[in-house]
Amino acid sequence: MEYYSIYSQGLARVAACTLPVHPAQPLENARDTVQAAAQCHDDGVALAVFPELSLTGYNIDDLLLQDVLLDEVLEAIEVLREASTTLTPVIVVGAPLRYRNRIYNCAVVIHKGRVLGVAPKSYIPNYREFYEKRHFASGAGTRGELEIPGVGSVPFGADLIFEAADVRGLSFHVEICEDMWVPVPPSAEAALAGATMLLNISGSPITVGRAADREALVKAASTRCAAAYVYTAAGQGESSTDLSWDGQAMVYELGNKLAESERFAQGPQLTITDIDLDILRQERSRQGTFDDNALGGGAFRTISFRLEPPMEDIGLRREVARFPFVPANEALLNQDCYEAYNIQVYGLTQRLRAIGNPKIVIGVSGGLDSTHALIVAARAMDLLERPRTDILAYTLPGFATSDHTKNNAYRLAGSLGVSFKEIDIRPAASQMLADMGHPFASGEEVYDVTFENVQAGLRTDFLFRLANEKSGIVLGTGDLSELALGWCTFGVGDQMSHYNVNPGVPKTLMQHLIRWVIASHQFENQVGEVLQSILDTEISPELVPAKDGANIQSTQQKIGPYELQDFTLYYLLRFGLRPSKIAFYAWHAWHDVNLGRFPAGFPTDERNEYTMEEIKNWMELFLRRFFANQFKRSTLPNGPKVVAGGTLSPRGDWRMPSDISGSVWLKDLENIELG
Ligand SMILES: Nc1ncnc2c1ncn2[C@@H]1O[C@H](COP(=O)(O)OP(=O)(O)OC[C@H]2O[C@@H]([n+]3cccc(C(=O)O)c3)[C@H](O)[C@@H]2O)[C@@H](O)[C@H]1O
Ligand SMILES: Nc1ncnc2c1ncn2[C@@H]1O[C@H](COP(=O)(O)OP(=O)(O)OP(=O)(O)O)[C@@H](O)[C@H]1O
Ligand SMILES: NC(=O)CC[C@H](N)C(=O)O
Repeated sequence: MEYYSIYSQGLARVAACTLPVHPAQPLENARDTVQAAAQCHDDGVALAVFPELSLTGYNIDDLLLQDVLLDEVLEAIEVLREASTTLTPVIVVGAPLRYRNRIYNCAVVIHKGRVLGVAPKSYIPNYREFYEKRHFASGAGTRGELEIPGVGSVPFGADLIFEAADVRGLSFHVEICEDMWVPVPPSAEAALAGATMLLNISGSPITVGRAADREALVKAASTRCAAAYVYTAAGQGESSTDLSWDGQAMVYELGNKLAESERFAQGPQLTITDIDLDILRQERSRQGTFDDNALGGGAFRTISFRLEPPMEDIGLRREVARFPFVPANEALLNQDCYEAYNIQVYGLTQRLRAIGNPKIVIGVSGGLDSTHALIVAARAMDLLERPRTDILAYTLPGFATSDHTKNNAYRLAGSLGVSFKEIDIRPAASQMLADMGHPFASGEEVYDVTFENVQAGLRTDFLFRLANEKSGIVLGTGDLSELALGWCTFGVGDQMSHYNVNPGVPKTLMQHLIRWVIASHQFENQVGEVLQSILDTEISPELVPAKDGANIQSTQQKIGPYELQDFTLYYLLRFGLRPSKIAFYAWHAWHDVNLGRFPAGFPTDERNEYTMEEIKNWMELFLRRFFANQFKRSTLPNGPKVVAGGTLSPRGDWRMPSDISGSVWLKDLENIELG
């Protein structure tokens, strides 16, 4: 098995094809279809899907009932069947076929010399521009066998699910155009019966606004059915007697658009993308209501085939976001930031109101997290129509606090108009270290974890006792990424607070939230200027003093780049993917700085790339810390869930024993090929 093959990694490639059609010329259409299928074969495609009535054209009216045409359709199917013997993709084409007394509007499924089955359309539109009942019978409820000359008897019905025996999770159902426009489409029942890929071959004429309607249906179907939905509609060549055609094709997975065609295009359009079958399986296994809905559902026949896909590296045809928590699309990012910020502000206002409007006590370091918590608090006070002076902000410099961050804290508090005080924690820390007999007290440069935690602990101690004295609550600042990595001091430390606004915010989103707060003018202009200066400062815990001339203690040098750690966190929490697969995605997202997109406005000099070796090493550190630090999460203070990727609250999205071994996850890292 080749590690870099999409098929080893639980993905499958689909092609939604629209070809210029030759109306009423089945053999011509078959020839073009074979050519397109051969191209799909070269591209490593598993499913090549063509529009409704693609062998005849959709818009040929009463010619659909002509014997000579229906006979040539059978010849065209034979051409496809023969050609398919040497091709990998399953070929799905549209054709009118005789069955008993009537003609049916069918999807013919062909693979490696077999006609695997024929799925007739269930819902036959006969309204406005559609006159299909004049020609076609409905296939709803049919569970039969269809005799195809030269082929024999093949399963015929809307009850067919096609399943690859050699590709886990690859099973599909085909429905035909109008089938998806009804309240309960056949594909919904097929999904409940196990189909992960729902194909729709369509002959949908274009009118103004219809493309958006189709897309809404496809997106909704893929979300509701926890499936991939592959849609392809007729285009160029269809008769324009009374209608026009745009050849829209699109692929959605779980509500996310993976690919779409150019509409009104000239020439063949092959919309190719890779569907993640693991993600679909994972989603269905954790959302139990999906299966609950299957009670009493229809019975389906399963048709098994062996795909034998290419197992070498054929690239990856889907965009993998570098920052799964930060959309590259500016409008989406703005929307996410608006929601995230308001989720946090809501969380805090509700808690304050519910417990009699205490003051807020917060330690402000000048770093990103406490800055953001402070501007959430300030907004909450504004909404509650309380003075911002009810926020009691403290700067608590220790042995390594830089003037720059301290200044930022001063300026921020000043511009926001919150109450502000400095308490030097060094005397208390020195006393504690001396009482403990720590070597630092006798002048040795021993900057161990005790030295760090004495400072973090004393800050917490001060804040909690100040909260007692001032009738306040301590506002927590730790973020989701730090919780994942256990990058906080337990109990008597920054892990603890009375309420935390940040535990649902990943570090990679934090800076964008602050940028959004500046750009959307949540506060006065001078607040924006200080916020910008804070954004420009490197992330550091500032617990260990830097030697002269040396760089300050860098968090990311110790626990890895947050951009990689957040990537792993997202796929682990949201989809439960195995580490070696997350690394496969991480490599595609991060190995070349020039590929793919960065979020809008992402500074050019901060754009990084990583080798597979770096990805693997940082992932190992992530996993070690992730499992070892569950105890810090299982006693987490209250705070709101923010991103869909999950939270780490033991009362919410993440439950795990605090004494568990992550050895199985670490062992899986051995499956990574460094390339
Ligand atoms: N499963 C488990 N159940 C119960 N207790 C467990 C445990 N695993 C370890 N422990 C105990 O927990 C203690 C270790 O935890 P803890 O005291 O927190 O200490 P620890 O995790 O070793 O250190 C905290 C780290 O976080 C960093 N930090 C702190 C504060 C802020 C920031 C920041 O940049 O934001 C970073 C700091 O630089 C340091 O490296 C040990 O006493 C250990 O025995
Ligand atoms: N010098 C300081 N003055 C006041 N509070 C501090 C100071 N240093 C740390 N804290 C408090 O402890 C929390 C964790 O500190 P630390 O700076 O180590 O982590 P951080 O997650 O990088 O947070 P931030 O981004 O706010 O600095 C801070 O958010 C802040 O509330
Ligand atoms: N061919 C069809 O079934 C088309 C009907 C469908 N409502 C559409 O406009 O897309």
